[in-house]
Amino acid sequence: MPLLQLLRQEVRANPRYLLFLTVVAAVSTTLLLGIINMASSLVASGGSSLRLAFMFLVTVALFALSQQAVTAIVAREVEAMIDRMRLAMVKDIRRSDIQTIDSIGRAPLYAALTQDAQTISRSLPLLVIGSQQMAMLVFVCLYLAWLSMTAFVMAAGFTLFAIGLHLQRMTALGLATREVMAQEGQLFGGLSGLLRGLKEVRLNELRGEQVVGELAAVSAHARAAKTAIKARWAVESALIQLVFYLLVGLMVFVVPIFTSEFHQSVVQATTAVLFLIGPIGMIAQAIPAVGDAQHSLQEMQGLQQRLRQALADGVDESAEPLSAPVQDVALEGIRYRYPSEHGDSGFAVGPLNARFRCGQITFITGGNGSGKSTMMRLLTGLMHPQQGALQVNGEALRAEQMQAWRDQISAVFADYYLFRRLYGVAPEALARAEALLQKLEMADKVHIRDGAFTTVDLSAGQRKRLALVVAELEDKPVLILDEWAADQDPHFRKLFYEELLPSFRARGKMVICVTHDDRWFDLADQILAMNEGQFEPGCAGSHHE
Ligand SMILES: Nc1ncnc2c1ncn2[C@@H]1O[C@H](COP(=O)(O)OP(=O)(O)OP(=O)(O)O)[C@@H](O)[C@H]1O
Repeated sequence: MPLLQLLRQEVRANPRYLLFLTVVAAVSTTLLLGIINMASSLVASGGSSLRLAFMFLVTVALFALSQQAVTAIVAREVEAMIDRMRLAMVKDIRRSDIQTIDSIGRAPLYAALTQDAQTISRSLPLLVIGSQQMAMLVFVCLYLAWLSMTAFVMAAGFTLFAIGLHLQRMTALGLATREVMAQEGQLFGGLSGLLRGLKEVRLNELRGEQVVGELAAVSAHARAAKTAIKARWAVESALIQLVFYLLVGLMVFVVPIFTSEFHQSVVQATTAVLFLIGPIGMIAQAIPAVGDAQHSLQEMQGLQQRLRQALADGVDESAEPLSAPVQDVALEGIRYRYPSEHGDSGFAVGPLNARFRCGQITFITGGNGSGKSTMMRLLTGLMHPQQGALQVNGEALRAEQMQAWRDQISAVFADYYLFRRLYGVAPEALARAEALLQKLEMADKVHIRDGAFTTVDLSAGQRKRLALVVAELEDKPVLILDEWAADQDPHFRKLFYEELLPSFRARGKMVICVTHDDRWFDLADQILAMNEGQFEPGCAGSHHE
Protein backbone atom coordinates (compact mmCIF):
# COMPACT_ATOMS: atom_id res chain seq x y z
CA MET A 1 0.00 0.00 0.00
CA PRO A 2 1.65 3.29 -1.09
CA LEU A 3 0.36 4.97 2.04
CA LEU A 4 2.25 2.66 4.38
CA GLN A 5 5.33 2.89 2.18
CA LEU A 6 5.19 6.66 2.41
CA LEU A 7 4.68 6.57 6.16
CA ARG A 8 7.71 4.31 6.54
CA GLN A 9 9.81 6.77 4.51
CA GLU A 10 8.45 9.94 5.99
CA VAL A 11 7.72 9.41 9.65
CA ARG A 12 10.57 10.91 11.64
CA ALA A 13 9.28 10.02 15.14
CA ASN A 14 10.68 6.84 16.65
CA PRO A 15 8.20 4.13 15.55
CA ARG A 16 9.04 2.06 18.64
CA TYR A 17 8.03 4.96 20.87
CA LEU A 18 4.75 5.31 18.96
CA LEU A 19 4.16 1.57 19.24
CA PHE A 20 4.94 1.71 22.95
CA LEU A 21 2.42 4.53 23.51
CA THR A 22 -0.18 2.69 21.43
CA VAL A 23 0.27 -0.47 23.47
CA VAL A 24 0.13 1.52 26.73
CA ALA A 25 -3.18 3.09 25.64
CA ALA A 26 -4.57 -0.30 24.58
CA VAL A 27 -3.39 -2.12 27.73
CA SER A 28 -4.67 0.64 30.02
CA THR A 29 -8.14 0.41 28.38
CA THR A 30 -8.16 -3.33 28.97
CA LEU A 31 -6.94 -2.85 32.55
CA LEU A 32 -9.69 -0.32 33.05
CA LEU A 33 -12.19 -2.86 31.88
CA GLY A 34 -10.78 -5.52 34.21
CA ILE A 35 -10.79 -3.10 37.16
CA ILE A 36 -14.40 -2.04 36.47
CA ASN A 37 -15.45 -5.68 36.27
CA MET A 38 -13.64 -6.59 39.51
CA ALA A 39 -15.00 -3.54 41.33
CA SER A 40 -18.58 -4.14 40.16
CA SER A 41 -18.45 -7.81 41.31
CA LEU A 42 -17.16 -6.57 44.66
CA VAL A 43 -19.95 -3.99 44.92
CA ALA A 44 -22.51 -6.67 43.93
CA SER A 45 -21.33 -8.78 46.88
CA GLY A 46 -21.57 -5.75 49.25
CA GLY A 47 -17.81 -4.93 49.34
CA SER A 48 -15.59 -2.07 48.15
CA SER A 49 -11.87 -1.54 47.54
CA LEU A 50 -9.83 1.64 47.89
CA ARG A 51 -6.95 -0.14 46.14
CA LEU A 52 -9.12 -0.76 43.05
CA ALA A 53 -10.31 2.87 43.08
CA PHE A 54 -6.67 4.03 43.16
CA MET A 55 -5.72 1.61 40.36
CA PHE A 56 -8.70 2.86 38.40
CA LEU A 57 -7.53 6.49 38.66
CA VAL A 58 -3.93 5.60 37.73
CA THR A 59 -5.10 3.60 34.71
CA VAL A 60 -7.41 6.39 33.55
CA ALA A 61 -4.51 8.86 33.80
CA LEU A 62 -2.20 6.47 31.94
CA PHE A 63 -4.75 6.03 29.18
CA ALA A 64 -5.39 9.77 28.83
CA LEU A 65 -1.68 10.62 28.75
CA SER A 66 -0.68 7.93 26.25
CA GLN A 67 -3.68 8.62 24.01
CA GLN A 68 -3.00 12.36 24.01
CA ALA A 69 0.70 11.78 23.29
CA VAL A 70 -0.01 9.50 20.31
CA THR A 71 -2.53 11.95 18.85
CA ALA A 72 -0.18 14.91 19.26
CA ILE A 73 2.80 13.06 17.74
CA VAL A 74 0.73 11.85 14.81
CA ALA A 75 -0.66 15.34 14.12
CA ARG A 76 2.87 16.76 14.23
CA GLU A 77 4.25 14.04 11.93
CA VAL A 78 1.43 14.29 9.41
CA GLU A 79 1.66 18.09 9.17
CA ALA A 80 5.46 17.91 8.87
CA MET A 81 5.11 15.29 6.12
CA ILE A 82 2.58 17.39 4.19
CA ASP A 83 4.79 20.43 4.60
CA ARG A 84 7.76 18.53 3.13
CA MET A 85 5.71 17.12 0.23
CA ARG A 86 4.17 20.50 -0.54
CA LEU A 87 7.51 22.27 -0.45
CA ALA A 88 9.13 19.60 -2.63
CA MET A 89 6.35 20.04 -5.18
CA VAL A 90 6.60 23.84 -5.06
CA LYS A 91 10.35 23.54 -5.67
CA ASP A 92 9.80 21.16 -8.58
CA ILE A 93 7.23 23.53 -10.08
CA ARG A 94 9.67 26.39 -9.74
CA ARG A 95 12.31 24.46 -11.71
CA SER A 96 9.88 23.09 -14.32
CA ASP A 97 9.64 24.60 -17.76
CA ILE A 98 6.47 26.10 -19.11
CA GLN A 99 5.79 23.22 -21.55
CA THR A 100 5.75 20.71 -18.68
CA ILE A 101 3.38 22.84 -16.60
CA ASP A 102 1.15 23.47 -19.65
CA SER A 103 0.96 19.75 -20.42
CA ILE A 104 0.08 18.84 -16.81
CA GLY A 105 -2.31 21.77 -16.46
CA ARG A 106 -2.37 24.36 -13.70
CA ALA A 107 -5.69 23.23 -12.19
CA PRO A 108 -4.50 19.71 -11.16
CA LEU A 109 -1.35 21.19 -9.63
CA TYR A 110 -3.41 23.73 -7.71
CA ALA A 111 -5.83 21.02 -6.55
CA ALA A 112 -2.95 18.77 -5.41
CA LEU A 113 -1.37 21.52 -3.35
CA THR A 114 -4.63 22.60 -1.72
CA GLN A 115 -7.50 20.06 -1.77
CA ASP A 116 -5.37 16.88 -1.74
CA ALA A 117 -2.98 18.19 0.91
CA GLN A 118 -6.00 19.05 3.08
CA THR A 119 -7.54 15.60 2.59
CA ILE A 120 -4.28 13.94 3.66
CA SER A 121 -4.03 16.22 6.69
CA ARG A 122 -7.59 15.36 7.73
CA SER A 123 -7.61 11.65 6.93
CA LEU A 124 -4.13 10.36 7.66
CA PRO A 125 -4.30 10.74 11.47
CA LEU A 126 -7.32 8.44 11.32
CA LEU A 127 -5.06 5.67 9.97
CA VAL A 128 -2.92 5.85 13.08
CA ILE A 129 -5.91 6.26 15.38
CA GLY A 130 -7.50 3.29 13.57
CA SER A 131 -4.38 1.18 14.19
CA GLN A 132 -4.40 2.20 17.83
CA GLN A 133 -8.05 1.20 18.14
CA MET A 134 -7.15 -2.07 16.46
CA ALA A 135 -4.58 -2.72 19.21
CA MET A 136 -7.28 -1.95 21.80
CA LEU A 137 -9.60 -4.35 20.03
CA VAL A 138 -6.99 -7.12 20.28
CA PHE A 139 -6.42 -6.60 24.00
CA VAL A 140 -10.12 -6.37 24.86
CA CYS A 141 -10.73 -9.52 22.76
CA LEU A 142 -7.94 -11.33 24.67
CA TYR A 143 -9.64 -10.34 27.89
CA LEU A 144 -12.94 -11.62 26.53
CA ALA A 145 -11.24 -14.89 25.56
CA TRP A 146 -9.91 -15.18 29.10
CA LEU A 147 -13.42 -14.66 30.45
CA SER A 148 -15.07 -17.12 28.06
CA MET A 149 -13.65 -18.78 24.96
CA THR A 150 -17.13 -19.40 23.53
CA ALA A 151 -18.12 -15.73 23.97
CA PHE A 152 -14.84 -14.69 22.33
CA VAL A 153 -15.21 -16.98 19.31
CA MET A 154 -18.79 -15.88 18.74
CA ALA A 155 -18.05 -12.16 19.17
CA ALA A 156 -14.94 -12.37 16.96
CA GLY A 157 -16.77 -14.30 14.22
CA PHE A 158 -19.69 -11.92 14.30
CA THR A 159 -17.46 -8.80 14.29
CA LEU A 160 -15.33 -10.08 11.38
CA PHE A 161 -18.46 -10.83 9.39
CA ALA A 162 -19.91 -7.37 10.12
CA ILE A 163 -16.61 -5.59 9.25
CA GLY A 164 -16.30 -7.58 6.00
CA LEU A 165 -19.83 -6.60 5.00
CA HIS A 166 -19.20 -2.99 5.97
CA LEU A 167 -15.97 -2.86 3.92
CA GLN A 168 -17.72 -4.19 0.86
CA ARG A 169 -20.40 -1.55 1.13
CA MET A 170 -17.77 1.13 1.82
CA THR A 171 -15.91 0.41 -1.43
CA ALA A 172 -19.03 1.26 -3.42
CA LEU A 173 -19.60 4.30 -1.23
CA GLY A 174 -15.97 5.43 -1.73
CA LEU A 175 -16.39 5.36 -5.51
CA ALA A 176 -19.62 7.34 -5.30
CA THR A 177 -17.90 9.87 -2.98
CA ARG A 178 -15.13 10.41 -5.54
CA GLU A 179 -17.72 11.02 -8.24
CA VAL A 180 -19.36 13.61 -6.01
CA MET A 181 -15.97 15.26 -5.45
CA ALA A 182 -15.51 15.51 -9.22
CA GLN A 183 -18.98 17.03 -9.56
CA GLU A 184 -18.20 19.52 -6.82
CA GLY A 185 -14.99 20.43 -8.67
CA GLN A 186 -17.13 21.24 -11.72
CA LEU A 187 -19.42 23.33 -9.55
CA PHE A 188 -16.49 25.29 -8.07
CA GLY A 189 -15.13 25.85 -11.61
CA GLY A 190 -18.51 27.27 -12.65
CA LEU A 191 -18.67 29.47 -9.55
CA SER A 192 -15.24 30.91 -10.20
CA GLY A 193 -16.33 31.63 -13.80
CA LEU A 194 -19.33 33.53 -12.44
CA LEU A 195 -17.18 35.58 -10.06
CA ARG A 196 -14.47 36.30 -12.61
CA GLY A 197 -16.94 37.09 -15.36
CA LEU A 198 -19.27 39.12 -13.15
CA LYS A 199 -18.97 42.23 -15.34
CA GLU A 200 -19.98 40.28 -18.44
CA VAL A 201 -22.80 38.58 -16.54
CA ARG A 202 -24.12 41.90 -15.18
CA LEU A 203 -24.06 43.44 -18.64
CA ASN A 204 -26.16 40.79 -20.34
CA GLU A 205 -29.36 39.48 -18.76
CA LEU A 206 -29.54 36.46 -21.07
CA ARG A 207 -25.91 35.50 -20.46
CA GLY A 208 -26.50 35.85 -16.71
CA GLU A 209 -29.53 33.55 -16.90
CA GLN A 210 -27.66 30.96 -18.94
CA VAL A 211 -24.65 30.99 -16.60
CA VAL A 212 -26.87 30.67 -13.52
CA GLY A 213 -29.03 28.05 -15.26
CA GLU A 214 -25.98 25.91 -15.99
CA LEU A 215 -24.72 26.37 -12.43
CA ALA A 216 -28.15 25.42 -11.07
CA ALA A 217 -28.08 22.19 -13.10
CA VAL A 218 -24.58 21.27 -11.87
CA SER A 219 -25.56 22.21 -8.33
CA ALA A 220 -28.71 20.05 -8.54
CA HIS A 221 -26.59 17.12 -9.72
CA ALA A 222 -24.16 17.61 -6.86
CA ARG A 223 -27.06 17.95 -4.39
CA ALA A 224 -28.75 14.76 -5.59
CA ALA A 225 -25.51 12.77 -5.51
CA LYS A 226 -24.56 14.11 -2.07
CA THR A 227 -28.03 13.47 -0.65
CA ALA A 228 -27.88 9.88 -1.92
CA ILE A 229 -24.45 9.38 -0.35
CA LYS A 230 -25.54 10.87 2.95
CA ALA A 231 -28.61 8.62 2.97
CA ARG A 232 -26.33 5.62 2.42
CA TRP A 233 -24.07 6.84 5.20
CA ALA A 234 -27.10 7.12 7.49
CA VAL A 235 -27.92 3.47 6.73
CA GLU A 236 -24.29 2.56 7.33
CA SER A 237 -24.09 4.22 10.76
CA ALA A 238 -27.46 2.74 11.75
CA LEU A 239 -26.12 -0.68 10.72
CA ILE A 240 -22.98 -0.20 12.82
CA GLN A 241 -25.14 0.67 15.86
CA LEU A 242 -27.31 -2.33 15.11
CA VAL A 243 -24.28 -4.61 15.01
CA PHE A 244 -23.23 -3.43 18.47
CA TYR A 245 -26.61 -4.12 19.92
CA LEU A 246 -26.73 -7.51 18.25
CA LEU A 247 -23.32 -8.23 19.74
CA VAL A 248 -24.58 -7.40 23.23
CA GLY A 249 -27.68 -9.52 22.53
CA LEU A 250 -25.38 -12.33 21.42
CA MET A 251 -23.68 -12.25 24.82
CA VAL A 252 -26.84 -12.40 26.91
CA PHE A 253 -29.12 -14.55 24.74
CA VAL A 254 -27.02 -16.79 22.51
CA VAL A 255 -23.71 -17.50 24.28
CA PRO A 256 -25.45 -18.97 27.38
CA ILE A 257 -27.12 -21.60 25.12
CA PHE A 258 -23.69 -22.97 24.15
CA THR A 259 -21.87 -22.84 27.45
CA SER A 260 -22.97 -23.76 30.94
CA GLU A 261 -20.55 -21.70 33.09
CA PHE A 262 -21.19 -18.45 31.28
CA HIS A 263 -23.63 -17.18 33.92
CA GLN A 264 -20.62 -16.38 36.18
CA SER A 265 -19.03 -14.05 33.63
CA VAL A 266 -22.00 -12.77 31.61
CA VAL A 267 -21.84 -9.28 33.14
CA GLN A 268 -18.07 -9.00 32.61
CA ALA A 269 -18.28 -10.32 29.04
CA THR A 270 -21.12 -7.91 28.23
CA THR A 271 -19.11 -5.00 29.68
CA ALA A 272 -16.12 -6.15 27.57
CA VAL A 273 -18.32 -6.12 24.46
CA LEU A 274 -19.45 -2.60 25.35
CA PHE A 275 -15.76 -1.64 25.41
CA LEU A 276 -15.44 -2.98 21.85
CA ILE A 277 -18.01 -0.49 20.58
CA GLY A 278 -15.61 2.51 20.58
CA PRO A 279 -12.75 0.82 18.71
CA ILE A 280 -15.02 -0.82 16.13
CA GLY A 281 -16.78 2.51 15.44
CA MET A 282 -13.44 4.28 15.06
CA ILE A 283 -12.07 1.62 12.73
CA ALA A 284 -15.23 1.79 10.62
CA GLN A 285 -14.66 5.54 10.28
CA ALA A 286 -10.93 5.21 9.66
CA ILE A 287 -11.18 2.82 6.72
CA PRO A 288 -12.90 5.20 4.23
CA ALA A 289 -10.76 8.10 5.44
CA VAL A 290 -7.65 6.07 4.72
CA GLY A 291 -9.02 5.38 1.24
CA ASP A 292 -9.42 9.14 0.70
CA ALA A 293 -5.90 9.83 1.99
CA GLN A 294 -4.52 7.15 -0.29
CA HIS A 295 -6.38 8.59 -3.31
CA SER A 296 -5.12 12.13 -2.60
CA LEU A 297 -1.63 10.86 -2.00
CA GLN A 298 -1.63 9.03 -5.32
CA GLU A 299 -2.76 12.23 -7.04
CA MET A 300 0.06 14.22 -5.41
CA GLN A 301 2.68 11.57 -6.05
CA GLY A 302 1.55 11.07 -9.67
CA LEU A 303 1.94 14.79 -10.41
CA GLN A 304 5.23 14.93 -8.60
CA GLN A 305 6.49 11.99 -10.62
CA ARG A 306 5.58 13.75 -13.86
CA LEU A 307 7.38 16.91 -12.72
CA ARG A 308 10.41 14.89 -11.58
CA GLN A 309 10.48 12.85 -14.78
CA ALA A 310 10.50 16.02 -16.88
CA LEU A 311 13.24 17.46 -14.68
CA ALA A 312 15.27 14.23 -14.87
CA ASP A 313 14.95 14.17 -18.66
CA GLY A 314 16.40 17.67 -18.81
CA VAL A 315 19.73 18.88 -17.50
CA ASP A 316 20.47 21.04 -14.50
CA GLU A 317 19.92 24.42 -16.12
CA SER A 318 21.62 26.32 -13.35
CA ALA A 319 24.85 24.30 -13.41
CA GLU A 320 27.05 26.74 -15.38
CA PRO A 321 27.54 30.51 -15.51
CA LEU A 322 27.91 32.45 -18.76
CA SER A 323 31.52 32.71 -19.87
CA ALA A 324 31.37 36.52 -20.28
CA PRO A 325 28.96 39.43 -19.77
CA VAL A 326 26.26 39.48 -22.46
CA GLN A 327 27.12 41.54 -25.54
CA ASP A 328 24.75 40.01 -28.03
CA VAL A 329 22.36 37.13 -28.41
CA ALA A 330 21.22 35.35 -31.55
CA LEU A 331 18.50 32.95 -32.59
CA GLU A 332 20.10 30.37 -34.88
CA GLY A 333 17.66 28.36 -36.97
CA ILE A 334 15.24 28.01 -34.06
CA ARG A 335 12.07 26.01 -34.65
CA TYR A 336 9.24 25.10 -32.33
CA ARG A 337 5.87 23.46 -32.92
CA TYR A 338 3.16 23.33 -30.24
CA PRO A 339 1.70 19.87 -29.62
CA SER A 340 -1.23 19.13 -31.91
CA GLU A 341 -4.71 19.49 -30.50
CA HIS A 342 -8.00 17.94 -31.69
CA GLY A 343 -6.26 16.52 -34.78
CA ASP A 344 -4.94 19.94 -35.94
CA SER A 345 -1.19 20.21 -36.24
CA GLY A 346 0.06 22.69 -33.63
CA PHE A 347 1.20 26.19 -34.55
CA ALA A 348 4.85 26.29 -35.62
CA VAL A 349 7.48 29.01 -35.53
CA GLY A 350 10.76 29.02 -37.37
CA PRO A 351 13.29 28.73 -38.65
CA LEU A 352 14.02 31.92 -36.72
CA ASN A 353 17.30 33.74 -37.26
CA ALA A 354 18.01 37.09 -35.64
CA ARG A 355 20.66 38.91 -33.63
CA PHE A 356 20.12 41.33 -30.75
CA ARG A 357 22.88 43.53 -29.35
CA CYS A 358 23.45 45.41 -26.14
CA GLY A 359 23.03 49.17 -26.63
CA GLN A 360 20.40 48.58 -29.32
CA ILE A 361 16.62 48.76 -29.45
CA THR A 362 14.75 46.10 -31.42
CA PHE A 363 11.06 46.39 -32.19
CA ILE A 364 9.09 43.23 -32.95
CA THR A 365 5.89 43.71 -34.90
CA GLY A 366 3.34 41.37 -36.41
CA GLY A 367 -0.37 40.54 -36.35
CA ASN A 368 -2.21 38.67 -33.62
CA GLY A 369 -1.20 35.04 -33.52
CA SER A 370 1.87 35.62 -35.71
CA GLY A 371 4.08 34.03 -33.04
CA LYS A 372 5.66 37.05 -31.30
CA SER A 373 5.09 35.80 -27.75
CA THR A 374 6.24 32.32 -28.73
CA MET A 375 9.43 33.77 -30.18
CA MET A 376 9.98 35.79 -26.97
CA ARG A 377 9.55 32.68 -24.84
CA LEU A 378 12.12 30.88 -26.96
CA LEU A 379 14.50 33.84 -26.83
CA THR A 380 14.24 34.08 -23.04
CA GLY A 381 14.81 30.35 -22.56
CA LEU A 382 11.34 29.88 -21.03
CA MET A 383 10.61 27.36 -23.79
CA HIS A 384 13.18 25.15 -25.43
CA PRO A 385 13.50 25.00 -29.20
CA GLN A 386 13.00 21.65 -30.92
CA GLN A 387 15.67 22.63 -33.44
CA GLY A 388 18.33 25.31 -33.57
CA ALA A 389 19.96 27.10 -30.65
CA LEU A 390 20.48 30.35 -28.84
CA GLN A 391 23.88 31.94 -29.12
CA VAL A 392 25.27 34.31 -26.54
CA ASN A 393 28.33 36.35 -27.58
CA GLY A 394 28.63 34.10 -30.65
CA GLU A 395 28.80 30.88 -28.63
CA ALA A 396 26.00 28.33 -28.56
CA LEU A 397 24.31 28.50 -25.18
CA ARG A 398 24.56 25.17 -23.38
CA ALA A 399 21.49 23.81 -21.61
CA GLU A 400 23.45 24.01 -18.35
CA GLN A 401 23.76 27.80 -18.83
CA MET A 402 20.06 28.43 -19.44
CA GLN A 403 19.34 29.80 -15.97
CA ALA A 404 22.42 32.04 -16.16
CA TRP A 405 21.00 33.43 -19.43
CA ARG A 406 17.52 33.91 -17.96
CA ASP A 407 19.12 35.76 -15.06
CA GLN A 408 20.32 38.42 -17.54
CA ILE A 409 16.74 39.33 -18.49
CA SER A 410 14.11 41.65 -17.05
CA ALA A 411 10.76 41.36 -18.74
CA VAL A 412 7.23 42.70 -18.68
CA PHE A 413 5.30 40.14 -20.72
CA ALA A 414 1.79 40.75 -22.03
CA ASP A 415 0.48 38.32 -19.38
CA TYR A 416 2.87 39.53 -16.65
CA TYR A 417 2.20 39.02 -12.97
CA LEU A 418 2.98 41.79 -10.53
CA PHE A 419 4.15 40.49 -7.16
CA ARG A 420 3.43 42.99 -4.46
CA ARG A 421 6.77 42.22 -2.83
CA LEU A 422 9.82 43.17 -4.85
CA TYR A 423 11.32 39.69 -4.93
CA GLY A 424 14.71 39.42 -6.57
CA VAL A 425 15.51 43.13 -6.29
CA ALA A 426 18.75 43.91 -4.46
CA PRO A 427 18.08 46.00 -1.29
CA GLU A 428 20.51 48.72 -2.42
CA ALA A 429 18.54 49.11 -5.66
CA LEU A 430 15.46 50.10 -3.65
CA ALA A 431 17.09 53.51 -3.04
CA ARG A 432 16.35 54.33 -6.69
CA ALA A 433 12.73 53.30 -6.40
CA GLU A 434 11.24 56.58 -5.19
CA ALA A 435 12.77 58.55 -8.12
CA LEU A 436 11.44 55.95 -10.57
CA LEU A 437 7.96 56.07 -9.07
CA GLN A 438 8.08 59.84 -9.40
CA LYS A 439 9.19 59.64 -13.03
CA LEU A 440 6.27 57.33 -13.80
CA GLU A 441 3.94 59.59 -11.80
CA MET A 442 3.12 56.89 -9.30
CA ALA A 443 4.79 58.43 -6.25
CA ASP A 444 1.55 59.88 -4.85
CA LYS A 445 -0.23 56.50 -5.14
CA VAL A 446 2.33 53.88 -4.22
CA HIS A 447 5.34 53.66 -1.96
CA ILE A 448 7.75 50.89 -1.20
CA ARG A 449 7.72 49.78 2.43
CA ASP A 450 9.66 46.79 3.76
CA GLY A 451 10.52 45.65 0.24
CA ALA A 452 6.90 45.65 -1.01
CA PHE A 453 4.59 48.04 -2.84
CA THR A 454 2.07 49.56 -0.44
CA THR A 455 -0.67 48.63 -2.94
CA VAL A 456 -1.14 46.97 -6.33
CA ASP A 457 -4.87 47.73 -6.48
CA LEU A 458 -4.45 50.10 -9.38
CA SER A 459 -5.58 50.65 -12.94
CA ALA A 460 -4.23 48.32 -15.64
CA GLY A 461 -1.90 51.03 -17.00
CA GLN A 462 -0.68 51.96 -13.52
CA ARG A 463 0.06 48.33 -12.62
CA LYS A 464 2.08 48.01 -15.79
CA ARG A 465 4.08 51.06 -14.79
CA LEU A 466 4.91 49.33 -11.51
CA ALA A 467 5.99 46.24 -13.45
CA LEU A 468 8.38 48.48 -15.37
CA VAL A 469 9.67 49.91 -12.09
CA VAL A 470 10.46 46.34 -10.96
CA ALA A 471 12.17 45.52 -14.28
CA GLU A 472 14.22 48.70 -14.03
CA LEU A 473 15.19 48.04 -10.38
CA GLU A 474 16.38 44.55 -11.34
CA ASP A 475 18.79 46.36 -13.66
CA LYS A 476 19.60 43.45 -15.98
CA PRO A 477 21.47 43.82 -19.29
CA VAL A 478 18.46 42.61 -21.33
CA LEU A 479 15.07 44.28 -21.14
CA ILE A 480 12.05 42.73 -22.83
CA LEU A 481 8.77 44.63 -23.02
CA ASP A 482 5.71 43.09 -24.67
CA GLU A 483 3.36 45.87 -25.80
CA TRP A 484 4.16 47.81 -22.64
CA ALA A 485 2.80 51.09 -23.98
CA ALA A 486 -0.46 49.58 -25.31
CA ASP A 487 -2.48 50.57 -22.25
CA GLN A 488 -0.67 53.82 -21.38
CA ASP A 489 -2.12 57.24 -22.12
CA PRO A 490 -0.47 59.39 -24.85
CA HIS A 491 1.62 61.29 -22.33
CA PHE A 492 3.19 58.08 -20.97
CA ARG A 493 3.61 56.58 -24.42
CA LYS A 494 5.67 59.60 -25.37
CA LEU A 495 7.68 59.36 -22.15
CA PHE A 496 8.24 55.65 -22.76
CA TYR A 497 9.42 55.95 -26.36
CA GLU A 498 11.19 59.26 -26.22
CA GLU A 499 12.80 59.19 -22.80
CA LEU A 500 12.80 55.78 -21.19
CA LEU A 501 13.77 53.58 -24.13
CA PRO A 502 16.63 55.86 -25.29
CA SER A 503 17.90 56.07 -21.69
CA PHE A 504 17.95 52.24 -21.45
CA ARG A 505 19.86 52.09 -24.73
CA ALA A 506 22.28 54.78 -23.56
CA ARG A 507 23.01 52.63 -20.49
CA GLY A 508 24.00 49.79 -22.82
CA LYS A 509 20.93 47.59 -22.34
CA MET A 510 19.66 45.25 -25.02
CA VAL A 511 16.07 46.45 -25.41
CA ILE A 512 13.54 44.26 -27.22
CA CYS A 513 9.94 45.53 -27.48
CA VAL A 514 6.87 44.08 -29.09
CA THR A 515 5.05 47.15 -30.39
CA HIS A 516 2.57 48.38 -32.97
CA ASP A 517 3.27 52.08 -32.38
CA ASP A 518 4.60 52.87 -35.88
CA ARG A 519 4.85 56.54 -34.94
CA TRP A 520 8.06 55.67 -33.08
CA PHE A 521 9.50 53.03 -35.43
CA ASP A 522 12.34 55.43 -36.31
CA LEU A 523 13.66 55.02 -32.82
CA ALA A 524 14.55 51.37 -33.34
CA ASP A 525 17.93 50.09 -34.40
CA GLN A 526 16.24 47.01 -35.78
CA ILE A 527 12.66 46.09 -36.61
CA LEU A 528 11.67 42.46 -36.99
CA ALA A 529 8.20 41.76 -38.38
CA MET A 530 6.64 38.39 -37.72
CA ASN A 531 4.17 36.63 -39.93
CA GLU A 532 2.89 33.07 -39.49
CA GLY A 533 5.71 32.08 -37.19
CA GLN A 534 8.54 33.56 -39.28
CA PHE A 535 10.43 36.83 -39.48
CA GLU A 536 9.50 38.55 -42.71
CA PRO A 537 12.48 38.60 -45.05
CA GLY A 538 14.48 41.78 -45.31
CA CYS A 539 13.05 43.36 -42.18
CA ALA A 540 15.60 45.45 -40.33
CA GLY A 541 15.90 49.02 -39.29
CA SER A 542 17.97 52.10 -39.27
CA HIS A 543 20.98 51.85 -37.02
CA HIS A 544 21.30 54.55 -34.44
CA GLU A 545 24.80 55.43 -33.49
N1 LIG B 1 0.14 27.34 -24.93
C1 LIG B 1 -0.12 27.12 -26.23
N2 LIG B 1 -0.43 25.87 -26.65
C2 LIG B 1 -0.68 25.64 -27.97
N3 LIG B 1 -0.66 26.58 -28.91
C3 LIG B 1 -0.36 27.83 -28.56
C4 LIG B 1 -0.08 28.17 -27.21
N4 LIG B 1 0.19 29.48 -27.14
C5 LIG B 1 0.07 29.95 -28.41
N5 LIG B 1 -0.25 28.96 -29.25
C6 LIG B 1 -0.44 29.06 -30.72
O1 LIG B 1 0.58 29.92 -31.22
C7 LIG B 1 0.00 30.93 -32.03
C8 LIG B 1 0.82 32.19 -31.84
O2 LIG B 1 0.65 32.65 -30.53
P1 LIG B 1 1.51 33.82 -29.92
O3 LIG B 1 1.00 34.09 -28.56
O4 LIG B 1 2.95 33.52 -30.08
O5 LIG B 1 1.13 35.02 -30.93
P2 LIG B 1 1.34 36.58 -30.80
O6 LIG B 1 1.97 37.01 -32.06
O7 LIG B 1 2.08 36.91 -29.54
O8 LIG B 1 -0.15 37.08 -30.72
P3 LIG B 1 -0.80 38.39 -30.01
O9 LIG B 1 -0.39 39.59 -30.82
O10 LIG B 1 -2.25 38.13 -30.13
O11 LIG B 1 -0.29 38.43 -28.61
C9 LIG B 1 -1.45 31.04 -31.60
O12 LIG B 1 -2.27 31.36 -32.69
C10 LIG B 1 -1.77 29.65 -31.08
O13 LIG B 1 -2.27 28.87 -32.17
